[in-house]
Amino acid sequence: MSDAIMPAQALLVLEDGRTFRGASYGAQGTALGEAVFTTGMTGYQETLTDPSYARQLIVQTAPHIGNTGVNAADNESSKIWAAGYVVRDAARRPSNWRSEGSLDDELSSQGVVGISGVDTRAITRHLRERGAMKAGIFSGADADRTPAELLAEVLAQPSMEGLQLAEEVSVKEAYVVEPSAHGWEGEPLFSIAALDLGIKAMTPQRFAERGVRVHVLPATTTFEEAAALNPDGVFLSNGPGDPATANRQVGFVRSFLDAGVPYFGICFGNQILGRALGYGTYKLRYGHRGINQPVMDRSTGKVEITSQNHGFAVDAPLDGPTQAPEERFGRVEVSHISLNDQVVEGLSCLDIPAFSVQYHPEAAAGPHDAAYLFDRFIALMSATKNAQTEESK
Ligand SMILES: NC(=O)CC[C@H](N)C(=O)O
Repeated sequence: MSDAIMPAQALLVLEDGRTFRGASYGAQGTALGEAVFTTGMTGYQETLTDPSYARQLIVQTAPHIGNTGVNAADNESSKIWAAGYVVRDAARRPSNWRSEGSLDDELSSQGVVGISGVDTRAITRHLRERGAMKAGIFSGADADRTPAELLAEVLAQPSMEGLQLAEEVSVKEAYVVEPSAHGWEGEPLFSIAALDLGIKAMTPQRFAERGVRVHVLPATTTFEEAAALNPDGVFLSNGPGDPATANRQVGFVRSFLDAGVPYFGICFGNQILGRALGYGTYKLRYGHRGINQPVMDRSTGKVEITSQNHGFAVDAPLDGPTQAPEERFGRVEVSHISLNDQVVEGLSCLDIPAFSVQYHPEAAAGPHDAAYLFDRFIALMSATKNAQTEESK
């Protein structure tokens, strides 16, 4: 090969000094973030554009990435949020009828630094044993610096624990997703206030398809501003960063729970409900990321295969129901658990209309086993509305 077509070299440097050498993929330069692995065999575009991956370097365990290219329809937000990308074998040529370009070009044009040709199995085993950790990808001229310099740069970044990122990735202006834009005929059944902490495009769409009008609101919206919309329900989305930092949103949720407005949360929204009820959250060693994560719905005993992307979890008692530490909210049950490691995957309140899950029922990408949760929220809004109508008679 001539020099002209030899890809530039790239290095992945982990915080414990382990280094992997590969080729530059996407943009050249430096990418810093927390190295995490995802086991999804499909959906790399949805993964890269999921805002929950902000400040993370994604390691794909699927060995061949980029083979179906990229297209406008599969974006889950306005851009790639992942800080960097680590793949084994990058497709040299995309081949799919929906493809509008190559992933390599997309990463380059968005300035996302990646590395290919590395042993992603070895990296994954390392992260599984040692835990998600600070890391850096260095390519082109940036890879020529001394190993000590590169490691120092990796170590100088803040760790994911204690990072507040949701307000950074959230929309600045509110917008509305109308049911009529997603095939719903007739008047909307309900309207909800959805706090965007890093929301994926498919989430409001799943509501809208079911006749729910969604007011997507910036993460800093106050209770008073959202309550002025007179919503039938309140929803908190997925999002990046440490839930222990989301004090503003915890206060927002508590006010809505006090007002008796039905609540549903996904992922970050589950952690925030947990905190609003008085539970703590903690960091998992390497998290759950992928689209084949088994979860049991304890109310039915059914197992769902779910889409997940979380590094933190709620610390709530598995034997339940138990009284919420914030006693005014009554009894709480851990409604769903991970069948891989018994981590809390869902919360359900028995005395107030609120529930949430740690995984992704919007499933983009992923299996649709958990779509019933959107219907469960609609049923909860219906029941709450009927009870209020009865009361006012
Ligand atoms: N997808 C999410 O909402 C992730 C929530 C949180 N940032 C975590 O890593 O656990």
